[in-house]
Amino acid sequence: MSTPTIAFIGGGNMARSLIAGLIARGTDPARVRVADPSDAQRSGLESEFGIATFSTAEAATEGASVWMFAVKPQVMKGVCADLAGRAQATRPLAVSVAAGITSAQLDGWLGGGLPVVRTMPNTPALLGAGITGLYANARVDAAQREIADTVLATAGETVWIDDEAQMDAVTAVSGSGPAYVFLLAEAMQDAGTAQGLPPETARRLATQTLLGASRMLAESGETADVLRKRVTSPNGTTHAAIETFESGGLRALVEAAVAAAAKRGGELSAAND
Ligand SMILES: NC(=O)C1=CN([C@@H]2O[C@H](COP(=O)(O)OP(=O)(O)OC[C@H]3O[C@@H](n4cnc5c(N)ncnc54)[C@H](O)[C@@H]3O)[C@@H](O)[C@H]2O)C=CC1
Ligand SMILES: O=C(O)[C@@H]1CCC=N1
Repeated sequence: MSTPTIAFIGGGNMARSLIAGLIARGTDPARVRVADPSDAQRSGLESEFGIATFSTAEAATEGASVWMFAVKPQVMKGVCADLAGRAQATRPLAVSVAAGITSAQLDGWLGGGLPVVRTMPNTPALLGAGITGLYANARVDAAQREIADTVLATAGETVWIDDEAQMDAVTAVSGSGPAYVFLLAEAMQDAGTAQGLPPETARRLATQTLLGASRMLAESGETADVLRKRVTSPNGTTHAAIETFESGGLRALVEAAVAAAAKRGGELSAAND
């Protein structure tokens, strides 16, 4: 792909992850521009990546054919209002990472008729180990789809979704998902400490166990239930723990948590319209 100039609107955590991936994979820093009102964010990005930063989205988007919206859902509408004139004049590819903001909302706020890719990355993007769900509206052509895929692929894997209604489910599983794993890590550490382990030992045991188990999930070619059953000796220790999880309703609790996250995605869309 010949690199287009990409303007990030918002230079926070998610933008930083994507910019780090782009620069690490050889994107010319001169092709990346960032808008952020925060002096601290701008100077950090400039010194870390050698990219140009601006205090306004109008300045950052000048000459950019790809606009990456990486601000909070609550500020998307206001940011777009400032950019609608240029959007209509220059017809950029608009890409958003904002949870709950639909492609039709973003397109409408920018004046309409634009190619829009709505995406949902996750924070392992910082390590290039993320996964991003992407949805393209009907105006996105094959070359633009490839551009969006290439940008998000710097953060890890990509998966395209045909039905935009499923983006809230993507958000609920993988966008928010790292937090569920971190919660499990906290609970395992605390439980190990409660069993008498020194806290640092409990932390190391839980962390490496999650890492090793995740690698087995990704690399063994086996399903999660097969791997789980291999650990579970008849009437052994794992059996005792799994029985406790199952009878305590873990599966129903995870289903309810994911449903709550997906519902919140829909609410963000309505609340910020
Ligand atoms: N943190 C996460 O795990 C994920 C976040 N997202 C989405 O990414 C988006 C950004 O989230 P984070 O990076 O976590 O937030 P953040 O708070 O770290 O970054 C947002 C940045 O936007 C800047 N900003 C505020 N108003 C602005 C304006 N008018 N113009 C330009 N920049 C402005 C802020 O100064 C801040 O640096 C959100 O929409 C969120 O839904 C998506 C996937 C995962
Ligand atoms: O919690 C949130 O709303 C954002 C979207 C997915 C992860 N963080």
